[in-house]
Amino acid sequence: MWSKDKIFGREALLPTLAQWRAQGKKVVFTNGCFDLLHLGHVDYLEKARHLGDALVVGLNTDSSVSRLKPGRPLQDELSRARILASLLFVDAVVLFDEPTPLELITLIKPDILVKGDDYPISGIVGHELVLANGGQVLTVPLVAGYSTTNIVERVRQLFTT
Ligand SMILES: Nc1ncnc2c1ncn2[C@@H]1O[C@H](COP(=O)(O)OP(=O)(O)OP(=O)(O)O)[C@@H](O)[C@H]1O
Ligand SMILES: O=P(O)(O)O[C@@H]1O[C@H]([C@H](O)CO)[C@@H](O)[C@H](O)[C@@H]1O
Repeated sequence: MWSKDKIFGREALLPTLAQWRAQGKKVVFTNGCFDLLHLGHVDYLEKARHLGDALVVGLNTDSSVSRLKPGRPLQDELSRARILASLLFVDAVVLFDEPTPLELITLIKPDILVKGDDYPISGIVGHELVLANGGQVLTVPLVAGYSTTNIVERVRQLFTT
């Protein structure tokens, strides 16, 4: 499968979701900005995928990111989507333009909702809905020292010394 074929509009994902469910697959969902992909992202996404049978990643659009993190993203949404979709353990990428993925999570109704443990369960958008549907909400431990912000800061220092 080509990476671009893993990037779905939210309605276009529904038949694939139905097929996975008909095959008895547990659908894992996570979301994020994923501006500069780093080891922490890779580690947590791979672990998230192995909590179930298919991993759907909700990706904030450029507009959504810029409202959450002024001055960002550094990489546009199509670049970020293709990079995520190129990962073996990512089965689908869906962009969302809202401030939070709640509408997307409501549509997808994942069996398992995951974030890194920089978020408490109670701070994970959609946790009430997934739990109410009998699903699980889980966190994956952070890989210490890795963040997009750290990378940006290290690059900035290269040009200020
Ligand atoms: N070091 C890390 N180890 C594991 N998971 C991480 C790590 N950093 C971020 N994540 C997870 O990746 C997802 C996307 O987070 P995000 O795109 O904000 O990454 P980030 O590197 O923290 O970015 P920023 O520095 O801009 O906040 C979130 O679910 C977050 O929990
Ligand atoms: O990359 P981030 O900043 O970890 O992703 C954000 O996650 C928020 C999270 O789901 C809150 O529980 C979400 O609301 C926001 O839209 C970003 O995806």
